[in-house]
Amino acid sequence: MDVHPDLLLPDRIPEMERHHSKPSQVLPFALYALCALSDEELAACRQQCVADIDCDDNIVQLAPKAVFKDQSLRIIVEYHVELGFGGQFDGKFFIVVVHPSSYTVLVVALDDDELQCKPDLLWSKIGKSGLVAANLGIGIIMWDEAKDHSMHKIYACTCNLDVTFNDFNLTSVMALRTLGPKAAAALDEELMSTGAFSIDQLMELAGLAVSQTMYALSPPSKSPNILVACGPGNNGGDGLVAARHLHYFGYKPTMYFPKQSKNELFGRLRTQLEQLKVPFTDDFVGTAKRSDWIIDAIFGFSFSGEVREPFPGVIKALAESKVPVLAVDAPSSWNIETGPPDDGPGKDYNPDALISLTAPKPLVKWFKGRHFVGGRFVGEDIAEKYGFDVPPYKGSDQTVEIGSQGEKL
Ligand SMILES: NC(=O)C1=CN([C@@H]2O[C@H](COP(=O)(O)OP(=O)(O)OC[C@H]3O[C@@H](n4cnc5c(N)ncnc54)[C@H](O)[C@@H]3O)[C@@H](O)[C@H]2O)[C@@H](O)CC1
Ligand SMILES: [K+]
Repeated sequence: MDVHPDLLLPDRIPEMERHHSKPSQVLPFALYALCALSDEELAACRQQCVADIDCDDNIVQLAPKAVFKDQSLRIIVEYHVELGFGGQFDGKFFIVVVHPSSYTVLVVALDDDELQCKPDLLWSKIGKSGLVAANLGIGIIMWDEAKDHSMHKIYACTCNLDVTFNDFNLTSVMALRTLGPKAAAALDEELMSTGAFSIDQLMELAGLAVSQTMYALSPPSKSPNILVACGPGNNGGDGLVAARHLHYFGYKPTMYFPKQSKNELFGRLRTQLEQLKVPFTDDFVGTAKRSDWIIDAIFGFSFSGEVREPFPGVIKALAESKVPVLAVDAPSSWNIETGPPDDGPGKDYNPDALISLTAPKPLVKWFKGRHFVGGRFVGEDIAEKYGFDVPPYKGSDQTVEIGSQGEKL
C-alpha cells in the first residue's frame, strides 16, 4: 500500500510577519500538486478550482513550479513563502491537489486570523476551492468559519491521513458525514418503499459499482483472477452480482459462497453465474493464493457479534493476505460504528480498498486504503434527509474515489 502524503505543517512561519505591513491586494491563488499530474491535468484542475467563480477565473493560477510529486506539504510551504513575496500570488493562501482522482483539495493558510503566523489547512471540494480561497483572501469569511463550513460540506474521508495530521484531523474525523448501521438499513427500507426500488435492483446497482471499482483498481489485463468471497446476506448478494459483471468485463472470477441463504434471489444469482461457467470453490485459502485480487463480500452493515463458522478462518486469511483485497461496504467482521474488533480474526484486517455503498459508514475512520463510494441511485432529497452528500460521479461511472490516500488510478 502506498505511503500517505505527509501533510504536516510547521507550528509557526515567522517569515509571514513581513506580510503584516503590506497593503492588502487581491492576487491570484497559487495551485500546486503533491502527485504526478500532466500539464493538461493540471490545467483541468485549475479550471475545476474556478468552476464556481462567475467573474474572474484567473483568481487561481498554477504556481511557476506546481508539481511536487511525492514530496511533503512542508516543501510546498517553503517554496510558497518565497513565491508570496514576489507580489504575483497571494502570500497567505494557496491550493493543493493531493490525490489526482479525488474531488477534494487542500486550501492552506500560512497565517492565522490573529496574525500569529500559525499555518493551517482545510479540505474543500475542488469546485469550491477557488471561491473559498477568494472569500478568505478578501475577508468575506474568516478561517474558522470556512473550516467549519467545509467540514460539513465535504464528503471525502480525510481520516486516512491521521498519521500526518495535527489537531485538524480530529475535527475532520468528527465531522465526517457517515451513515450508521440503523440509518443505512432505514435508507434501504425507504428506497424499497417510497423509492419504489426492488432489492434486486439495488443489489444489481451495488454489484455493478463493486465491479467498476475493481476495474478502476486493476483491469483484467493486469489482474484476471478474482476470488469473490460471499457471505449469507445481501453483502454476499452484491458479490454475486459483481462477479457476473466481472465476467463480462473480461475477468475470471471464482466464487467462495459457503453459506447460501434459501432466499430465491440468491439461487437465481448463483444460477446466472453457473450458466457462465464461473467456478465455485470450497477452498478459500488455496484459491486466494492463486488469485490477483480478492473481493470481500462476506458481511456488510448487518454484521454483529463474534464471527461464526465457517468464516473465522476466511477472515484470518483476509487479514494475512498478500493478495490485495477490495472490501464491499465494510471490511468483514468490523463493527460498523467502532471499526476493527479488539481481538479475533479481524483484529489486524485492513483491506487495500473499500467501496462504501451509498455512503461511508463510521468505520471508515479506521480504514487505511483506497476508498470509493458506489450507489448512483440516491437522489439529493434522500441524501439530504439522511445527512450525506451525493458525490460527483463522472460520465457513466457508478463509483467514485474519495479521500486523498493511495496510489494514482
Ligand atoms: N444501501 C445499499 O446501497 C445497498 C446495500 N446492499 C448490501 O447489503 C448489505 C447489508 O445486507 P444485510 O442486511 O443482508 O446484511 P449483511 O450482508 O451485512 O450480513 C448479514 C448476514 O450475515 C450473517 N451474520 C451476521 N453477523 C454474523 C456473525 N457474527 N457471524 C456469522 N454470520 C453473521 C447474518 O446471519 C446474515 O445472514 C450492505 O452492507 C450492502 O453490502 C445491497 O445489496 C443493496 C443496496
Ligand atoms: K464486506
